[in-house]
Amino acid sequence: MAVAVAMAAAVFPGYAPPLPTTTFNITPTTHLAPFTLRLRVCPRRAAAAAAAAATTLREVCAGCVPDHVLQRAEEVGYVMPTEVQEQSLPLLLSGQDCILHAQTGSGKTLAYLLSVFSTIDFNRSSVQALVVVPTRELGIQVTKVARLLAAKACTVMALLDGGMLKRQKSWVKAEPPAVIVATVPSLCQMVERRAFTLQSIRVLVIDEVDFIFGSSKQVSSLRKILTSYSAAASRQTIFASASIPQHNRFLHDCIQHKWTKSDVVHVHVNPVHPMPSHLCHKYVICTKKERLHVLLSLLERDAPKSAIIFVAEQSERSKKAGNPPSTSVIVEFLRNSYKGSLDVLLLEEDMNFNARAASFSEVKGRGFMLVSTDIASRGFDLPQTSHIYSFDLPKTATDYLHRAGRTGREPFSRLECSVTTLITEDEHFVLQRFQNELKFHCEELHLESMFTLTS
Ligand SMILES: Nc1ncnc2c1ncn2[C@@H]1O[C@H](COP(=O)(O)OP(=O)(O)OP(=O)(O)O)[C@@H](O)[C@H]1O
Repeated sequence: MAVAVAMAAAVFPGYAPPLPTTTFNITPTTHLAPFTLRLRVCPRRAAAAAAAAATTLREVCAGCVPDHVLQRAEEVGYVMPTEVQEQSLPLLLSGQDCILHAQTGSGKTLAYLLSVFSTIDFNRSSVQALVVVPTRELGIQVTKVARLLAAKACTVMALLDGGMLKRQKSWVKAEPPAVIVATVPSLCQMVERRAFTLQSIRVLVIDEVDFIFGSSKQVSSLRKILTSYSAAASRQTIFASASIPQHNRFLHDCIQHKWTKSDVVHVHVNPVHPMPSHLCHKYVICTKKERLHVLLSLLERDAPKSAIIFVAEQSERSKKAGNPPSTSVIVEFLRNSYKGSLDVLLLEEDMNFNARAASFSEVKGRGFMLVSTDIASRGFDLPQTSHIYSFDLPKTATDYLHRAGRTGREPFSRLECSVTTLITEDEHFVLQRFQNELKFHCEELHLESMFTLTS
């Protein structure tokens, strides 16, 4: 080939070999039909892109993130950057306000925490960074990663619902932590009690931003955090989520309401496929009465390594009628009927914080089968979860995406993980709507051929 190219160049001055062709199959987000695009790629650029793709996390963060933090990251196993880290870190580390919008399990937490550690002054004793999360459980998780990275170089405090705020108030005054990870109500309580101010924070992260903005209980407090307690002009603001519905509108609102500076950037990774591609989606059509037995048959057939079973929250009407919540019914049924080795655990909003903490710490390490409401659908990172079951159809496509995203959470693994939804005949069209919106394929499992129902 090289000889042929040299001969052609000798005979025809200016001759250059044809560029290699790369083919992209494109599925437009509009009503257009899918089409194929062939591009000629310059070999030198392709080589440069390949080299860039092989860049380590240390190289991406060089000169910005302190060496001791990078060393800790490597020790924990963060050596190569994930796609969202590769795309966002150059912007984040330059101090740019960002909206991180990338699939579940893509590594947004490490991206924003590295930005936090590149910004704070490790020698200063003051609150410099704030990470706001929607639930206590996500707060515990983020605090753990932040403490792993910080080692003993700075203090990371968790201000979470159900925590000991009185004791923490004295602590924060005596020895202000550099980083605070907080839920909205606990944070506002502390600021209103004048335990500390947020005027001097340098970086503010709002994780699961669409969820907090969508929560009627939290939204007004979140607005105060963004505009009254501190000002966008004097801090870096980072929003993160795997789902930001109407993101152009959100970007506009960020600027209009001064939640961010006007040059905020939307880092949207994988916009065409909002869900990880290595998830295998299935559904079973059955009646409400059959569901418990279908679930049991699925568990016996799949033999998951660990699983989360999502259940809808109990309605007020059902509570008033004195019915037990479905979560408790399922837990009791599985404890009596499931013969496998996994521990059956329960997690729901109405549990007291001690019971929630006990369930949450039990899922770490051992094989588990966690029966939970959507409280576990946001941010929960339990990489050993191989199977997700939705005992009730999620309310929205966004809820489907976050439930499904509790599995397939090892960024460099292509291991297929499974998501199974139990639906009634009437709910089929809703699941089809989710498939269209989120662009995934769901395969039907036929009851008759697969299970011998006991009732
Ligand atoms: N560079 C990396 N190398 C190896 N593992 C990584 C890397 N970055 C993150 N991870 C791991 O990937 C998993 C998912 O990361 P993370 O929890 O940050 O996802 P996320 O994008 O916040 O997802 P979600 O939107 O569901 O909250 C975690 O177990 C984390 O430890």
